[in-house]
Amino acid sequence: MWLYLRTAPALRRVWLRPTVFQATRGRGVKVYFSMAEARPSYEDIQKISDFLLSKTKHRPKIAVICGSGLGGLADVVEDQNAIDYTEIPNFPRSTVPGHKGRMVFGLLAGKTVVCMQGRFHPYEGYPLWKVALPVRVFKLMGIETLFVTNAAGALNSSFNVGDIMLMKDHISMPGLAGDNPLKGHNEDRFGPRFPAVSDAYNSELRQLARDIGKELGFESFMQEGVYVQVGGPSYETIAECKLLRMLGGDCVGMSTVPEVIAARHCGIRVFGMSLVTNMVVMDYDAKVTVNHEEVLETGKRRAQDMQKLVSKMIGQL
Ligand SMILES: O=P(O)(O)O[C@@H]1C[C@H](O)[C@@H](CO)O1
Ligand SMILES: Nc1nc2[nH]cnc2c(=O)[nH]1
Repeated sequence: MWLYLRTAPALRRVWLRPTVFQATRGRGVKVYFSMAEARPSYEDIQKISDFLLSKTKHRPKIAVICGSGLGGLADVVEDQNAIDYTEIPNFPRSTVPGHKGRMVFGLLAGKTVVCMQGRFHPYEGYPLWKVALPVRVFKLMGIETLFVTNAAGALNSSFNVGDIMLMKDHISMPGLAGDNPLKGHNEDRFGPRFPAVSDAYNSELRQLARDIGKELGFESFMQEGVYVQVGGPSYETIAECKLLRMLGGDCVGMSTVPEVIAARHCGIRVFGMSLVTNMVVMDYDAKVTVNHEEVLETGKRRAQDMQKLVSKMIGQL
């Protein structure tokens, strides 16, 4: 059921969800409603895109979303215009250490790009559609190719800390449990109700990454595999890690997939890459546990190599 609320300055459409049906003796049925946050319309997203373009002369066709500790790439963008997320109307805020919370426009390897120095995660309390909102903003800004990076734990025991995994596929645990950034009303101007994601990670871009990785001498630490998205913010139990490995996951993290699904829905091609910041704990006798400081530290150590790989790829697009 839709409820229309007059709020300054606009008429807001709020989706009311019937949550509890309770039969009351002799007096019919009582229905209770809870309110879900209104999603921005196509026009609202257009306004965010117009706002951003009004702040820069750059007109990028390539966007990069930087993962935890991997935002250094945005710092090397030349002739840059940086816009803090707090300045962007109706845009979420970054709350995680290692995510600066800026949209950086400029030149990387001679190509015009926009970099998100900081992304949004479901565990920050954002619904998946909001986590993926920047991708729709990108679409309306004219973005055709999206690079996504993340920090992840290795489930595959043949991987090492510091390895770079090219994403060839994903398993979305929230998706399998019924949550998806495309859940709810479908906006046909972005894409179809039932988009395919079996080809989510562009094979030509992956080949380009392999070729450039070889040129740069990165072969010994470049892997290819399947990223599993979990909800977080707690890291996995040992039993969960064993399960995710059995399901076919090579790395596990708490992000990226919502952005990828939204990008594929609206026809943006995607290249994804995970930096292995830690091995997950699979052994009950292990004395180590995963922590975010270790994640950021590994990010720092391998950041330069990831930056080189992404810049060279962008230079060749
Ligand atoms: O934004 P990403 O996926 O790179 O961040 C990872 C997942 C969690 O946000 C955090 C855990 O350490 O790092
Ligand atoms: N879920 C999850 N996210 C991570 N991000 C970096 N390392 C990890 C990890 O081990 N598990």
